[in-house]
Amino acid sequence: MAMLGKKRPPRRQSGISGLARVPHGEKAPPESQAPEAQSDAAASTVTVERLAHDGRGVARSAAGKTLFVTQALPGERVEVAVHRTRKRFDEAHVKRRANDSPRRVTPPCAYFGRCGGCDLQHMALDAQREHKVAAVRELCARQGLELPADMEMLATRAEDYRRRARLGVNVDGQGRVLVGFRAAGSQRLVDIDRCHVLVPKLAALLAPLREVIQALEAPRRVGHVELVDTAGGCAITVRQPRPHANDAERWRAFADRLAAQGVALALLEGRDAPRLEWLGEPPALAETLALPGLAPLELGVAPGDFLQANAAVNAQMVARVMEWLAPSPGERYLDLFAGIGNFSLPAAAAGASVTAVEGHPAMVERLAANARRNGLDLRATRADLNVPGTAAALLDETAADALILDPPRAGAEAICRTLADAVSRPAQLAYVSCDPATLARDVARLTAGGYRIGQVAVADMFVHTAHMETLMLLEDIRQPGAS
Ligand SMILES: C[S@@+](CC[C@H](N)C(=O)[O-])C[C@H]1O[C@@H](n2cnc3c(N)ncnc32)[C@H](O)[C@@H]1O
Repeated sequence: MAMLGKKRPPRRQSGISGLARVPHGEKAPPESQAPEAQSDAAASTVTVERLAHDGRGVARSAAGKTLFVTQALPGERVEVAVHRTRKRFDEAHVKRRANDSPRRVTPPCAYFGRCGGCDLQHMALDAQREHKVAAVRELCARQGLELPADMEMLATRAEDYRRRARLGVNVDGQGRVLVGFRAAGSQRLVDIDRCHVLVPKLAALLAPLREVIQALEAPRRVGHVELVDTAGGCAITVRQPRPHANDAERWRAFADRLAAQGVALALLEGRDAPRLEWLGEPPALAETLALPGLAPLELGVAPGDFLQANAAVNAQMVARVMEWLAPSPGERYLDLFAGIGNFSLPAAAAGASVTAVEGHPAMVERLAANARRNGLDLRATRADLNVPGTAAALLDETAADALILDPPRAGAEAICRTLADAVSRPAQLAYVSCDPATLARDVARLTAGGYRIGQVAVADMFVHTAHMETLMLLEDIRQPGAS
């Protein structure tokens, strides 16, 4: 019998939305009191039946209540302790495991189980990927959507892939500085000096960062730290709402040390309108996007800009969207939630006439600069796409033949409602989503409004976590020429 750690794991929230039996968007009922005093399942033995969308095992207590069990796999018989009770389900962790699933592996990272950065490292890689495809399929099925039997998985390496990260910084009761990610579902910071998924250049910065913050006169003034590594350069941004004058020299000395390793350092200071100051030469942060049939594109990026976390999987994802849509000269494209031009630039490079819409003013400027940098002519415009009527006006104004939609986790419900009801609308739509539950909701609306699902792929952008990207091609069956 495998004995596991006695410590109760931190409480977790559903990372990926859509717990097995909680409809997406519904708030779970409030937690009851002390874990020890709760539930029939406070210490019981159960068999894990399946995985929830967030990767936790799902079992049933003796009284028939659903249990979500952290780090438990289907087929495993586990003694569990409940650490959170809800009205319709309990959340539990494993005290003892009677047997191991054949899909269980030794987690590659020593911090697994404590650090909230990764939650699937106990699953074999193929099992993680099968689970992601199954989660997309199941969430779509709940909305009445049937997906193709074979769904492509876009994936590359399983380690050293993450090129950006936001690290928390904390000082504990003994004055020790902690630098790392939050524990799952908790504000507690887990101090790390290695990371299995960060690109090596960023992982190597963890220990020196902690050292320099530990040496500050006012380490508590450091809010968080952002790391980004691109083909053009690597940078650390330190958020300090209220900097301490006596620490300025220490940061400068650290910036000099980093410069020798090709890493730039910036301080982001001030409360309401934070000011970014590079301590030394500003880096030439830029990613290169190499896609089949196109000359490599260079996209400048700045700290704080949205940048897809995994460069290799992003290239596959953009390539697949371009292959599906096949932009060509004379076609009009609308790219909504365009960021710094990840999809707009390739579509423009293929000859399409592109209108790119993004809400963040600095990113709109960067997108326009990126178009100029690559000798491309496109229209970059700022709009808040959550404002009712905005999408309808853009659709009218551009008369787009194709639409690219890549919203944040909340999805694009209002935009899809507009598309479903529109008389004149794009014949093709590529929806790229980081939340399969909101994707399923939105696509159900589109299919009810006369679009059909043409292609689906899942991208393992965040290996070892329950997160994923899903790509769908939708085609308007009302348009002439649609079969
Ligand atoms: C998932 S990112 C995708 C960015 C880009 N398509 C890419 O692949 O890099 C979503 C983008 O939507 C932007 N965004 C979020 N909410 C928005 C809103 N209400 N209106 C317009 N843009 C918004 C964010 O700034 C971000 O750049």
